[in-house]
Amino acid sequence: MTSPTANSPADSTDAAGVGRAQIGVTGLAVMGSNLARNLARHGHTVALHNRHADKTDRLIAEHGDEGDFVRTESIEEFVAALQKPRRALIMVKAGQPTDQVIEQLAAAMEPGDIIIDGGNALFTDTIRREHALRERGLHFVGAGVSGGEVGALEGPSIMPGGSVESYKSLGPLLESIAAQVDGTPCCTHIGPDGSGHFVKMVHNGIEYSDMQLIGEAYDLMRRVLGFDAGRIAEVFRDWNGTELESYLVEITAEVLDKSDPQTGGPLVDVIVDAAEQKGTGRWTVKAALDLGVPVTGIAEAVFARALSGARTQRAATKGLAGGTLPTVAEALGGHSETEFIEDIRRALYASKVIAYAQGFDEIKAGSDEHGWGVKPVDLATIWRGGCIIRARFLDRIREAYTSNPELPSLVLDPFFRSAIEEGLDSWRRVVAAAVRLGVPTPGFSSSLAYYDGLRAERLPAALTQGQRDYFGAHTYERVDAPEGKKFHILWSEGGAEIEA
Ligand SMILES: NC(=O)C1=CN([C@@H]2O[C@H](COP(=O)(O)OP(=O)(O)OC[C@H]3O[C@@H](n4cnc5c(N)ncnc54)[C@H](OP(=O)(O)O)[C@@H]3O)[C@@H](O)[C@H]2O)C=CC1
Ligand SMILES: O=C(CO)[C@H](O)[C@H](O)COP(=O)(O)O
Repeated sequence: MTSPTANSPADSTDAAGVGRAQIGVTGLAVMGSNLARNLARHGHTVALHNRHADKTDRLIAEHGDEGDFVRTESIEEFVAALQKPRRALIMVKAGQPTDQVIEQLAAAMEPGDIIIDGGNALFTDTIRREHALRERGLHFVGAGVSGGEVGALEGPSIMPGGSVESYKSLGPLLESIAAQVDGTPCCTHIGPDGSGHFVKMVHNGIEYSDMQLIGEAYDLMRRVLGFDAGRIAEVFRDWNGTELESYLVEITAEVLDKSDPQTGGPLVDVIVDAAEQKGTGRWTVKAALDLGVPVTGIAEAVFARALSGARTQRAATKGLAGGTLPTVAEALGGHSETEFIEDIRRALYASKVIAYAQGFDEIKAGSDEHGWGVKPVDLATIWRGGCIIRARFLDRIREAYTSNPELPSLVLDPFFRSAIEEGLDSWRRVVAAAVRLGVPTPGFSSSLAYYDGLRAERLPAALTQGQRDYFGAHTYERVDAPEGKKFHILWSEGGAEIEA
């Protein structure tokens, strides 16, 4: 079963009994095995461990010749195989399995050693784990890893949190295997404790939003223009040559072009339309609610997946009335098919800017709340390659935060401001046509409403405040009084205003 290059447990230490692996990976499913191979391909000696040794043996049998691997079976053997300070990367299922593995490693490790969790952990779990392990003299690094199976092997984007000291030891290793853009690694120290996983969580929230928007663009071409999957693939391929150039747009064309091996028709037409989710998008929205940050596009994307997955309810409600719908020609208001496609492209771009703007807002709020000091420009830099949301316009986001690290919103940067202004009429036409034709576009619509909310001179929140004061004496501020000064109307006692 093992290849000639496979190492036996006896090879795990040198003649003096000291571990010889620079890093170890435990959890050798798709992500862990590919990260281990990536590390080995970059000249690092990698100790391998998996709860069930079959995955370890398979990796060594199939890829043992790619570098220097040290095969281990027990956690103790795995830890003993590592050079000091020991660096052990956990790539197992998030949640309880991660806690179990951390505990096993910590019990076998010594002060100064480093445990890295590269899974999609909830950032509050990472904060808890970091604190607990610090008390035991160990470093704990929650590192977001993005890029999926291929990225893990060929160069992911890596978002490590944890102490500065741990990054000094770990950074060069991680930077060596990360994607590189213009000679810059897509990996940098994000900040203390849970910051790396927080940032990865929001990355996934943006990913959800972007995927939802792309889905809406596809649906409009399918339902309004009657295009088949192959023709829509062509449109996405064209768009990938514009400012929309991105990994997700690129793979969309490939998915739409794929034929079903069973029927020969488009694969997308035989996939059940119920999107699943593992939790990072939901966490992004929950955290945003706690922080009071309106990530409306991300929230709509999470809820759109939930609606699609409500299969029993959808089966019962399918076919409900849609009202009196106009013809497509009427809904497009005299615009041609080509013009409508360009409108969708512009609406997609503008909505995508909003998705990133909301994500960066949440990261700023999380960083401020926890005192992490996360720099937006760092994220724009390391998300340019390797990760799922990599996109050409991240260079522009990088420039925006380089010129103004305190930018109140991405939409205020001159480049993005004019990009949105140029697309506004198209954006409104697309949302209006979708509403009139009964095609749901929660991503496009909510992003536009968010933008209109941001730019509004005055919002109906004034009325909300009046209502709150009426029923609950919750007070309000006046436009003509200093900020923070509160007032209340004696609603049931004559209606006079008092200072609260
Ligand atoms: N798949 C992806 O595209 C991405 C995944 N991630 C994250 O990376 C991590 C790994 O993902 P992936 O490679 O997909 O693998 P999975 O999330 O499917 O996890 C499988 C691995 O976890 C191990 N495991 C499960 N339970 C335990 C336990 N109680 N004790 C020890 N080991 C356990 C399994 O061991 P065994 O073989 O013995 O069952 C196996 O090695 C996850 O946290 C995931 O969220 C991050 C980015 C992208
Ligand atoms: O982290 C990832 C990519 O960045 C994973 O692929 C993640 O599982 C995607 O999320 P979901 O399964 O909820 O769609």
